Amino acid sequence: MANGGTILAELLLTLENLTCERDERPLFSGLTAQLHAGERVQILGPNGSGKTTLLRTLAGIGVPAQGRIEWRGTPVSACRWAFRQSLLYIGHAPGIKAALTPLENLAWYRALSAGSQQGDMVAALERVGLAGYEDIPCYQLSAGQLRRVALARLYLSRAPLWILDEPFTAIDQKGVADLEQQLQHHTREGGLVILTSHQEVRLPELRPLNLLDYPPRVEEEVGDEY
Ligand SMILES: Nc1ncnc2c1ncn2[C@@H]1O[C@H](COP(=O)(O)OP(=O)(O)OP(=O)(O)O)[C@@H](O)[C@H]1O
Repeated sequence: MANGGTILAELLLTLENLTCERDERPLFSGLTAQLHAGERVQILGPNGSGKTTLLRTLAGIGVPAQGRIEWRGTPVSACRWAFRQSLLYIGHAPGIKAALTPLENLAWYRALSAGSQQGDMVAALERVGLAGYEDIPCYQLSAGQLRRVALARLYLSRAPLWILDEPFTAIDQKGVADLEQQLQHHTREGGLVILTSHQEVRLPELRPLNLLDYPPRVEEEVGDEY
């Protein structure tokens, strides 16, 4: 494990001098980090500091204004397919189709990530406490249950890299404990978890990555002369 210090874990994700911006306004600059198999990483920073923007960028939904992202030593731009197959991204919104049932939503996920996992969808729904809700349209579920449908992917996925934006939102205490256990299991098996959470995360050896340590570089402006 990288955190243990003795055994060198495989380097999975390299962030090299990243700058991310929204509407041409830099949020953070010069973010450099090496993330290894077995690590649990929490992105920290106040509201609006760019945590979601960073996760979306890492997931390939956005592009950095500057810098480089490498997957297993290769720029992601040069191994996009392999990278996509290695990634499970669960964003802020649960990404669930309301008209479909939980089982149908999971079937979509399985079809879209062909080859990246096999497993029992019914069992996955049971693991997230949705036994008996498999065939009910998702528009009839509560916010926490909807979130659980999204999280059921964690029990199907074989992707090593999990990027999770606020996975604990709307989840009750038992659900949070189950989720923490699943994240630990994944990293013990050599996975890498990168997450954000405004709630306390009770995971051992959780590595903080604070965006406040990478303040945006402000370009010097040339003032108008009068
Ligand atoms: N769709 C958007 N269009 C333009 N700017 C946006 C958009 N979404 C977010 N921003 C801006 O980008 C900045 C970073 O937003 P982001 O969601 O990445 O922050 P965050 O650290 O995840 O915040 P929070 O803790 O509130 O979830 C914010 O200041 C916000 O104003």
